[in-house]
Formats: sequence, structure tokens, C-alpha cells
Amino acid sequence: SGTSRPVRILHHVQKVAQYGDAQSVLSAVDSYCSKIEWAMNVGDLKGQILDAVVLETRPHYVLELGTYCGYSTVRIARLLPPGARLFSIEMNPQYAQVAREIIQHAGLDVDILVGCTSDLIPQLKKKLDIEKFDFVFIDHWKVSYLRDTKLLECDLLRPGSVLLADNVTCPGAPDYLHYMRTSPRYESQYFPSRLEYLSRGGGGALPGIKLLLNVT
Ligand SMILES: O=C(NCCO)c1cc(-c2ccc(F)cc2)cc(O)c1O
Ligand SMILES: [Mg+2]
Repeated sequence: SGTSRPVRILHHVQKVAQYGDAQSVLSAVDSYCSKIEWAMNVGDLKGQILDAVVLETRPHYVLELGTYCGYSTVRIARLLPPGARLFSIEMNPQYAQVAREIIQHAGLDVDILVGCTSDLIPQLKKKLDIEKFDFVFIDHWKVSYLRDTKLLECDLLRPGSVLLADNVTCPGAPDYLHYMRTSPRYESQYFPSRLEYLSRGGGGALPGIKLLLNVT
């Protein structure tokens, strides 16, 4: 197929979702990825956990690590009050471009920064006129979760800042999970869930990966 999976998702959103309606964009992505082809969006099941944490935190400054197609970016931005700022870092330029168009279709305003988190995080304070992040959603390369959290601790978090990380058990970020569970700096809470787009009938399959999932 000539197009990439993210571009196919974008085309589906542009075809079926109402312009300016964030919920219809989320529903379009979820129906495409549960019926046609799996993709690594956080999905609706884990997305409900993300929603609850955002609503409870009521953050003004938000950072997302790992934009992909912008699904979780839309999920977060749709719940923020006017004036709040959401920055999302994506290292894959093709993903970032798809995300910009999906976020635009939802009628939302987000700053997508293209580059590697380890390069960009140390520059954020200087680049953006912000003090600290109130909420961080971590969903990029699982091997980078812990390294980037320590970069954030340098001077971008404050007492009460909330970090929420996807995939800490599947595919897994064991060093991050251990650090969060043992560091005196954090109170950690684990939300058992299921991998996105799996609890369904026939339809699309995982990208050629036979998964033995121990579903908790
Ligand atoms: O790599 C991931 N994200 C960073 C992208 O730059 C990612 C992977 C998976 C996944 C993949 C393949 C499988 F078999 C199971 C899970 C799921 C996710 O939610 C993810 O966020
Ligand atoms: Mg994920």
C-alpha cells in the first residue's frame, strides 16, 4: 500500500468526522483501529483513564511525549480550559504532520514540537515561556521513559505535578515502573487495563505480531 497507516487513519478521520468536533474525531480513529487496522493510539478504554486524570488535575501547562497520530493529544486538549497550553513532542516528522491535521480537524490548538525528547526537553524552559508542567502524558519510546522523566525533574516539574504513562506493562517500561514505585519523590498508582483495540470481535489484526497477552 502506498500510504502509511497514520495517513490512512487521517484520511478516514477527514472522511467521516465532523470538522471542529473532537469527539467525532476520537470516535473515527477508534472505529477505524478496532475494525480495519490496529494502531498504537492509547484507545478509548485507556483513554477514559486519561480523561479522568486530566479532569481531576485541571492542568494549565501540559506536555505529551509521543504524539503519533494525535489521538491522545485531542483527548487531552478537548478537556483543557481556554488559556491552557498543550505541547506535544514527536520525533517522526510524518507522524507529526498527520497529527497536526487530525488535531486541526478536531478544531483544537496544540504546539507539536518535532525532534528527540532528550534534545528538546532541556530546551523547553528557554524556548517556551513556561515555568513548570502541571501534567505530563508519557507515551513515546518505552526505553526513554525513565531517562526523560529524569530530564523533566531537572526543572520542569513542581510538587503536585502529575505524570501519567501508557504501556508500563505492555509493551513495558520496567525501569520507569520500578523507579516510580520506589522513589520517595512520587506517589504511584497503577491502573490495570488492556492493550488498545484488542477487546473486540473479528476485524483488523495486530501488525503481524502474535501476542500472548496475560490480560489482568
Ligand atoms: O511504541 C509505542 N509507542 C511509541 C511510538 O513512538 C507503542 C507500542 C505499542 C505496541 C506495539 C506492538 C504491540 F504488539 C503491542 C503494543 C502500544 C502502544 O500504546 C505504544 O505507545
Ligand atoms: Mg501507548
